Amino acid sequence: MLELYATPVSSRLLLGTARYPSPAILADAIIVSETEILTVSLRREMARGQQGGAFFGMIRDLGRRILPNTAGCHTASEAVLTAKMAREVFGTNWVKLEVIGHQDTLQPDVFALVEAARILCAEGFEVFPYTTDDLVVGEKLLDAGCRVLMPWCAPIGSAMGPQNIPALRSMRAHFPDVPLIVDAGLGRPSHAALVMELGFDAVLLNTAVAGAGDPVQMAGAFARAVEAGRSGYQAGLLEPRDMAVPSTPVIGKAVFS
Ligand SMILES: CC(=O)[C@@H](O)[C@H](O)COP(=O)(O)O
Repeated sequence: MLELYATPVSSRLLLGTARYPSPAILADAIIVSETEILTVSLRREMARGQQGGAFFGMIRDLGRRILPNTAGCHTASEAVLTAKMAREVFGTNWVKLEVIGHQDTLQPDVFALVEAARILCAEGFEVFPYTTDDLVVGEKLLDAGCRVLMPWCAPIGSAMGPQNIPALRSMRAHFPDVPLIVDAGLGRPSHAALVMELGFDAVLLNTAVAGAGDPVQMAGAFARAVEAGRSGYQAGLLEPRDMAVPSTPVIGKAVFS
């Protein structure tokens, strides 16, 4: 079973909670997805005043584990402060650390990310860093004390799906024992199945479900795709070949003349 900071997790689908058409649809999508972990943006919800409080209450009532995130932070110090506030509000040491470095691509600022991760790990946080698919940055995050990595596969909200499969393969090969969760940019259930087939441990997504025509149905579709991809990976996938291999053996076949 997957363990994230010593917490056993059955569902390998983590869901974001933003941009759903309504709280009721979000709740139904969460139930159908069978996700056990929800990420919540402290900054976004706090900015909504009383409505934000009601939202946190609803999320709590669903009985899932909360992974607060630092969405909207652009510096290490903002992210550290937001993580500390989230720890107070949600009573958890878990934090999905996002430090955005580029306004158009929402690409992480990996320098500030490592800096913030170092500070938060030293203060007892269990950090889930949203990072690029860069091996060196991954190493630095592990050195900082992270025990999980969350590489992107495409920019947040883009729905483009995996843009650099060789880089994702390298990450999996280079960090065989580190839980790796693909976070951001997944647009379709088939994208989720693909990264799970590469051996990733889980996926985190938001936009593809929240923005779907029917978010509840899409949540179920992603749940099944994640399971199918994982199961395929475990079953041992064939490597593609250049040449044909007859699927019907010739030797020993009955001869009709
Ligand atoms: C909700 C959240 O944490 C997002 O920032 C996350 O990275 C998911 O990205 P998508 O919306 O592209 O699935």
